[in-house]
Amino acid sequence: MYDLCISNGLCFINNEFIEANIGIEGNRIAYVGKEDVKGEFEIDAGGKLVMPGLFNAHTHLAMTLLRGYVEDMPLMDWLSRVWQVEAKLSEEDVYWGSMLGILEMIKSGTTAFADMYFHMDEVAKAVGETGIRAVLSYGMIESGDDEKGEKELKIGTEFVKDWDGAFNGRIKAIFGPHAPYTCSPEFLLKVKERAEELDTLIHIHVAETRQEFEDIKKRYGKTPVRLLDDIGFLSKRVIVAHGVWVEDDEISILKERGVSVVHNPASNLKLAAGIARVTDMLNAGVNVCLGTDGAASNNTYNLFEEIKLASLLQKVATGRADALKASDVLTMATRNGYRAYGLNGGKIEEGMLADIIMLDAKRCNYVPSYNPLYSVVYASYGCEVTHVIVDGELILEDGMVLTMDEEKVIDKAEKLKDKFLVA
Ligand SMILES: CSC[C@H]1O[C@@H](n2cnc3c(O)ncnc32)[C@H](O)[C@@H]1O
Ligand SMILES: [Zn+2]
Repeated sequence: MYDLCISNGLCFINNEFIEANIGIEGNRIAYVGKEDVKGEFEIDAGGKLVMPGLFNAHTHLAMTLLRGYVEDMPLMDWLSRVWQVEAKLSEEDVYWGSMLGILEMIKSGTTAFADMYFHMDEVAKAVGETGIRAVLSYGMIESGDDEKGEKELKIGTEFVKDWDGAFNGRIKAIFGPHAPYTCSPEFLLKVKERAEELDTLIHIHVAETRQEFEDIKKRYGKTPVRLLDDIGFLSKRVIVAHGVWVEDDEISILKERGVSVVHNPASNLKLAAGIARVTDMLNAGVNVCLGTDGAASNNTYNLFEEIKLASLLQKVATGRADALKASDVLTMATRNGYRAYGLNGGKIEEGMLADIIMLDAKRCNYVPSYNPLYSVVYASYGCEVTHVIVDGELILEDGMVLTMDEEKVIDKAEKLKDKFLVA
């Protein structure tokens, strides 16, 4: 008798959807196979697709409140406007903005996300209440100012100490220095040292735009990835968001050092940052995962949109229709995200974390289905998701979030907008 079982579904196992039953014990998958399973709680997945939950590997969750606030600008102009308004965000704003982001993610099949922001205690609180899994970091900006750097590192360190492992391990707390253009090499080395002491990871924006690539070259005489490698910053502890502007030998460096890269296709297109060399990085053996970036540059947290975009972009960038195939992009959105952040999940397999989603196979946009894999990758809106299980707990049932008051969250977030409207 399992704690929870899922029967009669078409399960995504070894890159195909096949009939199988799943037994869950505690927060782990305990059985996958053809035998009948019995559970304290049973879900009949007849007519449903069952797959690992999606991992959104780069977010700034509370930026839901700034969705649509600054539009149609390149990164640096966009950031300077965003930073003005972020200075007004209170702890309460970040809490409700995060709740809204989590609501959107759960409903569109995301079981885990990696966030970098501020007022992170509020994000952690929201994660605890809603049942989702998260890798959280306080976003540190030091700007070459030693005193500021000390303060930022203290906040970042306290955050890691306070929250790492919280809620049965659903929260992993790591470091989040913002970028090589907002943090000096000296500061980044202090962060690296601290991450080693606490045996944790580092999430950082790198090589997002051509302007960053050129500016760093001008400032340090080398490109962003080379700079970080030359100072000894890169290792398997590092997760790079974007990595759009990387040269051939830099891809080899990322592979050799064991760095993971988060591809954020919609944000990169919207801010006109460019198209990341995903095919080249995957071919070189780099662990590439998928993210949305913040809701102010995307403008949603629907990872299914990124899945399709990522695949289509590689086809056009390489001129090959077989580039970034359906099964490969789905692995990026699931297993690779969990792997990047050192979590044993993202696969329907015994021993893996029980982070599982179910989709309605009978939605009009999935019919007819010659192979559900192609429906999921190329025909999803995100609203096909009916059930979400995180850490062995059901948090979305028949499209209803069980852990949140949906109406209240939407109402609160809509009201908070007034604060940011300029008179
Ligand atoms: C210091 S907390 C994180 C910080 O990052 C900002 N941000 C959001 N999107 C991007 C992006 O695409 N590149 C760089 N920085 C970004 C966010 O507004 C926060 O200030
Ligand atoms: Zn970002």
